Amino acid sequence: MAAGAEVPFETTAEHACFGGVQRFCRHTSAVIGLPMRFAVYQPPKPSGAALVCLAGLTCTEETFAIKAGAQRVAAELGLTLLMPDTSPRATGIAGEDVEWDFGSGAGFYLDATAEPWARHFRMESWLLTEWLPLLVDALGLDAARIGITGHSMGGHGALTLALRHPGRFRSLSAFAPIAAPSTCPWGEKAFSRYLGEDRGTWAAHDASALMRQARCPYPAGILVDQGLADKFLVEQLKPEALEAACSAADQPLTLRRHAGYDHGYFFIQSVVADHLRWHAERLG
Ligand SMILES: N[C@@H](CCC(=O)N[C@@H](CSC=O)C(=O)NCC(=O)O)C(=O)O
Repeated sequence: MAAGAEVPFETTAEHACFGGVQRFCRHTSAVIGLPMRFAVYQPPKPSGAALVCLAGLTCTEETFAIKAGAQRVAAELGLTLLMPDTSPRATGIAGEDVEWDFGSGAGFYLDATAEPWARHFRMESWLLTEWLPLLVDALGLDAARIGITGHSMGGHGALTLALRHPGRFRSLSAFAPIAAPSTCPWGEKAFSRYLGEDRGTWAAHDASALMRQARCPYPAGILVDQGLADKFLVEQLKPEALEAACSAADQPLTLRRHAGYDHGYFFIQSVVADHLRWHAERLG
């Protein structure tokens, strides 16, 4: 960002980091109808390529920025990191803060269609039609060189946004994603309330179902890492469903299973460099 340049968002904190700058920001979102927060890491020599990093349940825009340990390698690669909050906040909707796996911190990266969530819980439209264009413009990024990744609910977001918007993201990876949300408790709770009880509408937000309808959408491959000591693996994450769907879609998938690793950010720290290099190779 040029010194003194007008930007359509406010920086609330900034920190020098590996020769670049880690910012925490907010803007007033017309799509959400409320202020939205996000974090940006700008490397010392930006290549113009950027990676959207989506965090999971209970997380904020700070979580990936503070815990993933991604900045050192992002600085080396010239990769800008874009890290949004995981939901609207303080919407005034009754019950938004009651459950850790629904409502605040659990936006599921989709546009709710069911009331009372439909007005503000519009994460997909916010990310794609407002936030990303705003940052591409303000930071001078190359819109054709943007990748997406995410963890758990954020892995679901990365996979579904990439599959729902062909051509929007040039590279794709995920850490322990919720791979088949239509058939796991987290997804069933979120989809039944955000989208309604008609399960026919859910497949459009389910990575494995979307992949089964696709034909090799990422010829350069998709990278997924999964810890085998992850307490959510069997009931919530179901990587085998994505694996089967990729096989049916002739989609190259590098699914790495890691003995001993759990669901947390020590796991992400252990593999994050591989993801950044994966994206940088494909983003140029
Ligand atoms: N409170 C929960 C655990 C919540 C949790 O593990 N959240 C994960 C994402 S889970 C899927 O989206 C996370 O990333 N947490 C942040 C962190 O710093 O680890 C429980 O009681 O089990």
